[in-house]
Amino acid sequence: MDALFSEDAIPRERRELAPGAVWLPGFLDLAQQRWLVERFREWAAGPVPPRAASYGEHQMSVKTVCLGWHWRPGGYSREAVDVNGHRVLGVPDWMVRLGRRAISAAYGVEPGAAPGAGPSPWVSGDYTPDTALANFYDASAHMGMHQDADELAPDPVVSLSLGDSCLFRFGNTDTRGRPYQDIRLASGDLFVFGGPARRAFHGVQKILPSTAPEGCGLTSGRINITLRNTGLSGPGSGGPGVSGTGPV
Ligand SMILES: O=C(O)CCC(=O)C(=O)O
Ligand SMILES: [Fe+2]
Repeated sequence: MDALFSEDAIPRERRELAPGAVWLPGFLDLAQQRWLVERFREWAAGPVPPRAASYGEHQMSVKTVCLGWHWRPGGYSREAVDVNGHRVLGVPDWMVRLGRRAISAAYGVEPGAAPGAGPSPWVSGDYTPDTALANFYDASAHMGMHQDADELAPDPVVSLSLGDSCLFRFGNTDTRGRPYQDIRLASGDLFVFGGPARRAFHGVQKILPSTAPEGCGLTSGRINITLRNTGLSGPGSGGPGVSGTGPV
């Protein structure tokens, strides 16, 4: 009886939390989740190891590995200047395709839709993320309320979750406080925020240990991959105009 009414028994359907912010539970099947976890392990063994970024004295509890552009508090650069100075791996083509499929699924526009069907709302042209940030959360990690504001392009952020579930807080564009909504992002879930929701504050309140589904490739901890378009070109930038409120 308990199980009947547990959170897992509640149908997990597509939900629009705000215009432009869409949660699509179960977007990735177990095989896809496992495959992405394997890719994360390869990236982690790559030229730049995952690192917990620091804001002055404060060190984040998540460890991040970047593709395309390296993110550090306040900006992006091609080289991981706050880690080991190496250039980060590129964004693979499959990831751009996955991002496009995610946008279509979230916003309800079929890939290859007939001309005239119109582009996905909140995306100008084809979605082409040039960056992926992959975060690893252990059981005690979290991410404070923040805006993803270091990107110059207005394109949506595509977020994929793997492993343990988390309590994710999605707020408003004005303040870190209320109104906000708390949802449980599980392994395989997609969350997209673009358009009027692109600069909404959001954060990870806590990880829910021992909730990773068997076969997802991760027995404990959580991986979150966000795809973004920085809107940057050239060798990289981190100066004025590329700063923003980063995840504390
Ligand atoms: O882990 C998540 O679900 C969100 C991650 C996030 O907000 C970020 O990387 O900026
Ligand atoms: Fe974020």
